[in-house]
Amino acid sequence: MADFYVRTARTMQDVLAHRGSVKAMSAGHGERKDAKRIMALVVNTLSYRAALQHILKQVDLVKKEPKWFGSASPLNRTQGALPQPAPSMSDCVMLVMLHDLLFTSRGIQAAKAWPPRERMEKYKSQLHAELVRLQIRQGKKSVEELRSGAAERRVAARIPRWCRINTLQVTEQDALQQLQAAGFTRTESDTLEHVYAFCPSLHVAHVWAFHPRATSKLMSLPLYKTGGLILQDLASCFPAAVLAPPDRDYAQIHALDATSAPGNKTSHLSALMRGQGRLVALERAPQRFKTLTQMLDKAGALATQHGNVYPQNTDFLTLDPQDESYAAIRYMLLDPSCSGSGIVNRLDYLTSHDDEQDNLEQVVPDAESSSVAEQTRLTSLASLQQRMIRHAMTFPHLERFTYSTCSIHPEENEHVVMQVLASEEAQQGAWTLAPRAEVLPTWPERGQPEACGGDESVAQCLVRCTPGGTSECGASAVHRMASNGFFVCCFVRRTAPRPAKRARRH
Ligand SMILES: C[S@@+](CC[C@H](N)C(=O)[O-])C[C@H]1O[C@@H](n2cnc3c(N)ncnc32)[C@H](O)[C@@H]1O
Repeated sequence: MADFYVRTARTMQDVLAHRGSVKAMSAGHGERKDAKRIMALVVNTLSYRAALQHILKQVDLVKKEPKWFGSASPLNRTQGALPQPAPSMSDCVMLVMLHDLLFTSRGIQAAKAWPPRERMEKYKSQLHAELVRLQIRQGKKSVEELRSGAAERRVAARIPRWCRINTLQVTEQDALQQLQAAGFTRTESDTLEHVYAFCPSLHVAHVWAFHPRATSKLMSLPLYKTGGLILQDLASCFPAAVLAPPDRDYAQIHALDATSAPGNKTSHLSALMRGQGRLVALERAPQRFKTLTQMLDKAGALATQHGNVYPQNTDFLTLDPQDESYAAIRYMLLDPSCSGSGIVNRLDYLTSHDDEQDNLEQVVPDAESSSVAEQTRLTSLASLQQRMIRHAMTFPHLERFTYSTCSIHPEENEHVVMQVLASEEAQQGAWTLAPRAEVLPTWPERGQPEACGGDESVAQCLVRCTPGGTSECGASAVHRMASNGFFVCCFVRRTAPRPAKRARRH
């Protein structure tokens, strides 16, 4: 059992060092049967992290027990070089043990003689006293209220369980019949009165809002298991819907998803292209590429199935836009890595088995990150995001591309757009923003004018989603419009593009 705490601590350390999601890191450090337990303890520890760290600081175990909890602890011997400010192994072991000591009835589940357990339990009453002191000071009715994210959970409760009918696999009519046969009822009313009620989105075709508590019921349906129903947040359906209007002939269109895994936007775009033309889906991370191909396979989106998708484990920034394999690309989805700050109730997402959980690459609660570290991270993400957009702008036959993030920060959204519009690539390629009329015109929430240098006309071209919806959504229809936080815009050329040369198939 001591080994369990060490593996859990290592998983948490990897997550805090942004090496991967909780799910992926738990699988990496535990046997299949253990991975779930590791994941649960990491998630719970992270959600109490601010309180646990405060308590450890007050009792100062590092100073009192330097042999096991100080920097020279044997627990730290096996750790490799970690990007700062990742905590040490001994810090992580303390956190996961303290979680079990203070927040579970069973306490620490390791052999009594294991020195770290013995050393920590020696201070049990002091640690408890600090917990109670913190609870009183923060005016909480119970220690459980020290869990971070209570406000987030309230916002999450407003967001429906959005699903997209995957028209590569099933018609909307068939999906409707299967859902009705399973007891679901379609409503046009403004509220989802019961757990089996659902209604269509007001803004994107084939996307339906289900009751937030319907997820497990939906996931037990053959319609879901065979890829006919995809769990996908409403806002995440915006980019493909904006990029590929349904009235086009896609047979001759070459498209690229530059940053694809886990692939929901890719399969959505493939469906909107009716499986015609050619859609190359890039993903640079090998593990995520594996997930991408599995998801595309389940959705029937691969070119070898009903779709048109050719996945490639390639870094978008290494593509040569002049290479004739890519020169014919006319449409592009660009949904690069971002802070994920718009994703609501992230810890709940981590423990659920949901199609979207892999959407999150960096899923560390921000309880302890200093504003300086956060700002540094945003600056570096924004610089990468700009680089990706400027690279996209150099593809010679590209006509339009969407840029999207699941971030609420202007640094990754409006600011990035303003910077790239002023870039050399934008000038040379005559890139501008598609007008509101082409970018979900009826969606009420637009870009923030103050983040666009006060330019209201630019802000109108941009779409934003506030996590859980805003009052602009209309109080009565909030359940039909609320989503995670999101940002999307579409770049188009000011002048007509040159006709595409015939490209070699690859
Ligand atoms: C936000 S996620 C994309 C989510 C995806 N569009 C979806 O809806 O399912 C960003 C993905 O882009 C990948 N990525 C980041 N930079 C990349 C690059 N230069 N080339 C290819 N993939 C990249 C990341 O590994 C990650 O899987």
